Amino acid sequence: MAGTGLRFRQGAIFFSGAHAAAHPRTRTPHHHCSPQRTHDARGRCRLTAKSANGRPQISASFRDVAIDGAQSEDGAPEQGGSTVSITVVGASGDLAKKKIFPALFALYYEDCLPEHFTVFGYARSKMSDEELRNMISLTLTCRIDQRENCSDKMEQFLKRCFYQSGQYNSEEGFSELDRKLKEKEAGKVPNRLFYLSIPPNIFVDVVRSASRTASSQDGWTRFIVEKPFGRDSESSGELTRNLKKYLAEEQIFRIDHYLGKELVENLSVLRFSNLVFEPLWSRNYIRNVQLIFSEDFGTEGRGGYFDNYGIIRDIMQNHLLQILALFAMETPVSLDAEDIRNEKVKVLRSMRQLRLEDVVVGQYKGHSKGGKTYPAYVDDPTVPSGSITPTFAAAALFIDNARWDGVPFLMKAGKALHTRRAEIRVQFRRVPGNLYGRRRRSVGGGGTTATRELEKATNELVLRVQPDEAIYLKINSKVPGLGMRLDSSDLNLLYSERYPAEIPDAYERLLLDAIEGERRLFIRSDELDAAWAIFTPVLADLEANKVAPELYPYGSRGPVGAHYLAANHNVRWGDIS
Ligand SMILES: NC(=O)C1=CN([C@@H]2O[C@H](COP(=O)(O)OP(=O)(O)OC[C@H]3O[C@@H](n4cnc5c(N)ncnc54)[C@H](OP(=O)(O)O)[C@@H]3O)[C@@H](O)[C@H]2O)C=CC1
Ligand SMILES: O=C1O[C@H](COP(=O)(O)O)[C@@H](O)[C@H](O)[C@H]1O
Repeated sequence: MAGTGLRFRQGAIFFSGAHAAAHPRTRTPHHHCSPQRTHDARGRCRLTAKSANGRPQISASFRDVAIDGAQSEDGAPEQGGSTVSITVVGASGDLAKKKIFPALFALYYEDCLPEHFTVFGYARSKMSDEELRNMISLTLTCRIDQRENCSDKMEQFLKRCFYQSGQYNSEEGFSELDRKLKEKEAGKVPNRLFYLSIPPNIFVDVVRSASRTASSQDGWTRFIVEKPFGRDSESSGELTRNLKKYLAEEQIFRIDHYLGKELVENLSVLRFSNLVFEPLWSRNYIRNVQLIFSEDFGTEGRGGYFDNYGIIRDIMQNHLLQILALFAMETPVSLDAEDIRNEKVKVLRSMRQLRLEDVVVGQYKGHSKGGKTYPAYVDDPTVPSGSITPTFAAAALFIDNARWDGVPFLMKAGKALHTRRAEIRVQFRRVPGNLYGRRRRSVGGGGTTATRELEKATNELVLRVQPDEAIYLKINSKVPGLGMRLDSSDLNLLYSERYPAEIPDAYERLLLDAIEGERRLFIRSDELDAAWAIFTPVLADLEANKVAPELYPYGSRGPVGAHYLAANHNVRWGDIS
């Protein structure tokens, strides 16, 4: 679309919140327009402005946005219009290399980034722009499809990437970054996004220095903050208070990358746009809900971080709880971020604090199989010897509200298990007065045939978040033939068959949302407080009582304790059968 002469006049769509972000202590007024992205028939990114009630108002493609100025190949913009600079703080690190730069390139490749943008890396390591580009280029891929112009696109993208070395608590370092950013932004309204891809103990240092010396004066300034957001209610509250010394809540984008996953996005669509599901979505029809996360590798390389947190903080308190909140919330007033987040907070605040007796913890131990040896968690040189940090946990949670009273929400998360998987399983109640659960005369009149299997006349809905995204519903049907045998079969929506296009990585969606100012998939501070309130007491009890984790072999299905926990609540894990 570049060069068509189309002009984008509706700055409020692309830059919603712009005016507030320049002044940390001022609050953004309520926006009646918030952006919503769609793709047009040619697959280009499009923004659709929503009214407060969520109805689409205006739409414009990203390439239509801000084509009121040109940018030279090396990213130096000509006068007029606006520009976005994305600074990846901690650019030399694992997440930046593995996820953030590749996601930015994928967005560029798909024409989803604004016409005028610049990417900066910031870290302590000494690197030239060229060295940063070389480092990034190793992890860029033409993920979507192998178009002929992929290497050209990579080259063009890399020309827009620059590097500034500096300390994280150094105002000089960020002033120097500010100077370089201004060079690239010259004459345009500057909008700045900082991605804090650094260990949490330096979040506040960076926010203090960067907000003081490298905030945009006329456009917006936003900070994406990576997890962990504290270790418990107290430390999380302290982090929030410290961040808010320098930033308004509207500038803080707390990322939980599970919210950017396709299937998690689809959860609300499934519920709220299909008449067949929402009426069943309550204690009246649902027996239990299971949220399952497993990885078939250990903490390799991240043991130092992990040991201080453990699996409950690493996966349950954030990723699985966020999914639970989306699953269980009431219908929001609209699709606006605040309406959705209000409903999530309500359901989180209705949850019971988790109790020690409703938790099982485990830790993987070394294991040899097929001539291969797998290490124990404590074999990781960055893990203190004798550590009792859980690498596995199962928990039973409850929502004390009218919709979910008495329904167990079971969570299970573990590293070094037999498979990599994330899924939501919804087990429905048994069919009342089930005709097929009775003993019947067999065909031919030769006495009765046990048809106890038919007692299983129950349904299960599975949303497989990864791998092989799918939504399937287990239903009972008759095995064809003269007899009467039931079979449990799947009505299966397998994404790879139905939607051949590759699914974008979660970080792509979330980065684009942050650029657009769309907060729906980011975590608000009151949500965070409510999430920590559920887990903090049990985490304190586990630590105070030095609860020893049940050991399970690397590559196994985890500790048997998880089955006893489920059985205590009359549940069988759906991923086992
Ligand atoms: N890696 C992952 O898969 C995931 C990471 N996260 C979160 O993202 C953030 C970044 O993670 P990741 O990239 O793995 O982190 P890294 O440990 O790779 O750290 C990122 C960069 O920060 C600097 N750094 C590291 N340790 C310190 C320190 N003690 N003091 C000051 N600077 C330091 C280093 O840059 P330099 O020395 O050049 O300054 C390093 O390259 C973390 O908050 C993490 O919890 C979240 C989900 C997944
Ligand atoms: O946040 C985290 O997530 C990853 C798993 O993410 P996925 O998208 O690959 O499923 C996990 O490995 C890591 O421990 C945790 O910090």
